[in-house]
Amino acid sequence: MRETTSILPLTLADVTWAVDGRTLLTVAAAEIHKGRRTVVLGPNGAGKTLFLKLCHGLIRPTAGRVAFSGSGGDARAPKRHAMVFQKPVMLRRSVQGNLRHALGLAGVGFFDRRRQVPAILAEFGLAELAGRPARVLSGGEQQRLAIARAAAVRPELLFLDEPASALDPTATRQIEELLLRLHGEGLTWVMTTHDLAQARRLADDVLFFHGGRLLEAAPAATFFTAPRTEEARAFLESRLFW
Ligand SMILES: Nc1ncnc2c1ncn2[C@@H]1O[C@H](COP(=O)(O)OP(=O)(O)OP(=O)(O)O)[C@@H](O)[C@H]1O
Repeated sequence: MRETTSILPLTLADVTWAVDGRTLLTVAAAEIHKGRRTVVLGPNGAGKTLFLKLCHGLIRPTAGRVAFSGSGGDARAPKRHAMVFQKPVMLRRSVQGNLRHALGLAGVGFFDRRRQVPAILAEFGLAELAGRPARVLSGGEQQRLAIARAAAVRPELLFLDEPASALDPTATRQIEELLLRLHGEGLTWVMTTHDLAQARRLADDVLFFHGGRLLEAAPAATFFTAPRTEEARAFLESRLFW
């Protein structure tokens, strides 16, 4: 059951993240809004994954503030957002075992788990794979399971790191349709991609990174038609590689 008080917007202000004195990420100001599909866009090495990790709390800012709104500011917040990694980590269990484990970690009891797992498998097109070891699934199937596992615990906000970067066009389309459906059901998500066409298909808002800096934060329509920076213009014209 979703809680009524939203953890959104998520606000970042004057954030930097540095390693050995070297600043690798700079975000002057950014907001993630409820109900918006936010696409974090930029070339390889731009800082997209670092941004997600900062938002999800996997790394702490060296300076500045990453803050969820309302009750999200308290210790319960981590349970209200989840992350799907670029290379999903599959437990050495069956597909349904992976799901059962995720639900168990979220505090779902034995009988509820037994009831929910088949429904979730069906919802994510995994029913026929239920008994198969998760580690032998194809890349697209593993991503679907990773998203199912994260979404099963009903987070308000889901971070996805390049969920389709290693997939063929059909599997990519399946993941995109899945994300659109989940958004339609009330899940707010933030995904990274370097795929411009995918960003155009999915984004309400764009956060554009280059060289470890957030250079633009704008509604997708504005970003794609009137980018403010030379780097964004170059990226949109495929002449910015890193
Ligand atoms: N723990 C770390 N220590 C040192 N450098 C790091 C660390 N994590 C990331 N970096 C560097 O920070 C930069 C940004 O990395 P990040 O993974 O965020 O890029 P990205 O935009 O997600 O790229 P890609 O599209 O290739 O996945 C890269 O140059 C990377 O090598």
